[in-house]
Amino acid sequence: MDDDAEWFIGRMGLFDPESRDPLLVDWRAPLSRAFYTATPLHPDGVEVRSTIGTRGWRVSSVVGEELSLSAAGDTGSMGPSALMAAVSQHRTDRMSDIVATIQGEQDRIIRAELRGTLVVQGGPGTGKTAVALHRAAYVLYEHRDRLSREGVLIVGPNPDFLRYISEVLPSLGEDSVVLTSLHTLLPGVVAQREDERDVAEVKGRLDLAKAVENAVARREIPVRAPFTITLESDQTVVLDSRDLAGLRTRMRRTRKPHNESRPTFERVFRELVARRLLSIAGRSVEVDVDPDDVTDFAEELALDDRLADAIDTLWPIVSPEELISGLLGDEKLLAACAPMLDDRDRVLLVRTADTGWSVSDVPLLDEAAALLGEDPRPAMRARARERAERERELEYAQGVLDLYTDTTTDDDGSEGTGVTAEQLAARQRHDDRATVAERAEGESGWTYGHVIVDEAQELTPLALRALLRRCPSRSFTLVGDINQSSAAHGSDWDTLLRPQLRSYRREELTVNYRTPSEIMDLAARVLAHIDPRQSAPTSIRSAGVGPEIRRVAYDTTVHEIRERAGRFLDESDGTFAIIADAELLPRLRTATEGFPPSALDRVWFGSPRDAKGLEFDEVVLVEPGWRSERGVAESRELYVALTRATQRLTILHSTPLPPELAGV
Ligand SMILES: Nc1ncnc2c1ncn2[C@@H]1O[C@H](COP(=O)(O)OP(=O)(O)OP(=O)(O)O)[C@@H](O)[C@H]1O
Repeated sequence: MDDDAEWFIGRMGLFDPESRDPLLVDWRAPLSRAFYTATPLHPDGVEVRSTIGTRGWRVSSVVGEELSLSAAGDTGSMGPSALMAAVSQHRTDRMSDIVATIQGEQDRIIRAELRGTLVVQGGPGTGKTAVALHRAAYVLYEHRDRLSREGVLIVGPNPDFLRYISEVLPSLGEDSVVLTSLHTLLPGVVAQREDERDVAEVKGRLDLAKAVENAVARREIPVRAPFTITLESDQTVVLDSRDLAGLRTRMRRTRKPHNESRPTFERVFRELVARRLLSIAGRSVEVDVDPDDVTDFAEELALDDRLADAIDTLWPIVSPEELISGLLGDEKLLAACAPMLDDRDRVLLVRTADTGWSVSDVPLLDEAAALLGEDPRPAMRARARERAERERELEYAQGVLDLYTDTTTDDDGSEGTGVTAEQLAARQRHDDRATVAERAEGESGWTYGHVIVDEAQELTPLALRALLRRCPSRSFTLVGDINQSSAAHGSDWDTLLRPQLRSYRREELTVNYRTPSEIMDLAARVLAHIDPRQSAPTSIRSAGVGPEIRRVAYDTTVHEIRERAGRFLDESDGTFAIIADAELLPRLRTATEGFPPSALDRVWFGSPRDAKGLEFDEVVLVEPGWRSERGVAESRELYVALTRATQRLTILHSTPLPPELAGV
């Protein structure tokens, strides 16, 4: 620094145990900030900035940069060589951290204020995912007390992507983060498939929340007066419309989710029946009935199976899965619950066979789960189990104390050890406690201190609603690229977010650290098709070779891929991907049959949609014009596919190229 101080910055802070002087400053500490933001024009007190590379315990490189002497223009970014070395490295199947080379525009986002919603728009390869993950680590550092209790949720587009980013936060020493995708957002449900685009669009509409609410309402006292209950004793009670209306009003007042108000319903209903029977049994008017008699009789009625059947009819325990299967499996019910949809949309929603849950079913199930709440009966049983467990722990702790103290007389067992059996038992429980991530994942209705969403352009309104439920404080970081959206229509952040988020801050990332400029030039043509007003991010480097576009016979594609993949895997230790329409993948996968498992670990097959967020050193894109019906969504997916490569891109096609690439 210009005051002669010298600081070492790393992934975590280390102190001299005796003097307490800092040996290594955490990259997130305020002191470290100048390392990332200093430029020759604004050195911020920094005289020399060096990046020290290590391999194991050996220093492998030192790249220095003298800021105060450098007269080069203000690029707003740091030492080009350390950065260039980082971005030119071979990729593995896991993303790594960028602590050594965070750039100025990224640093600003990572350290942005926690409160409110921040939207980060950035083209392919601009570091949105990297920034989102480092932001998670940063907010945990800055707000450790609160966030280590409440947890941070990161939502990615699919399980493959979660695997790809899974090592970044542990490498930064953070484990109070829950990583999930919509597929597994709701405990107990795993979505295994994607719906067609038009189906997903309808399922994602905000209106559907109302349809789910209507479906729940139709399960509550779904009978008409007169409703007759015959008990095991053959006595009958007839409820008229006033009785039913009274029950409905009483239940509305509980303001609890449907399932959670079941015990209240049981009590209120049994009391009503008890009162009625006591009145019939000779007492003239209902109001004269002794309340104690009613309570006692209602308790007896709890043993009556026929009454229990009536309760199941009037207030059934319903699971989210049952509710949504029922709703989507019954055209008539759907028409009654979703009058806001037209016939064409409703037809798209109806499921004729049990095909398993799709990703776009999850927000519907989540909506149902929020309205239904937990089935209280297992919870009641669990509480009873817990009480019994506590008693056992206490007994055990008392036993331990007795052994240690050698005294058996003291009531609280405190003599000799200074601790009571309760304290010892509690301490044991405390040691067994789950991490915040484990607790948050297991507990439905958990709300997080901060939520980060990657590929946020893919959120449907209903999916956004499900996430907002998980963070009522609306402390969100949403990162994404509108131009990579799979939605069928054109979209922008305002259309996507404003209906549910009245205000948000917006930041932009503009430099592409992944894709070489030659490939990006090609991708920019596609972007011009998507939206001529947009400009592609600027690539930070060139590969020296442009993308290769080859027309091949359909029958030879498998052979061609086998050759290229084989050569690449021999010559490089990087990653290789084959991207093609999902329909073509089974045939293409045969290209790597017989490759050794260690090589196969570095090969990936998938559709453009699956490739979202991922990157590979070499990419072969097969038959980009396979689907002749093309809309803006296909163009955006082509844009995604073209921007996955860090080194080389080859396009193989037997069908004509899509119009976006015509003439190249
Ligand atoms: N400051 C940086 N230093 C070194 N590498 C970086 C930096 N920023 C980003 N990268 C690298 O650039 C690549 C692209 O980053 P990332 O995947 O975060 O981009 P993205 O904006 O999420 O892309 P996409 O929209 O295509 O998913 C990654 O390999 C990442 O590690």
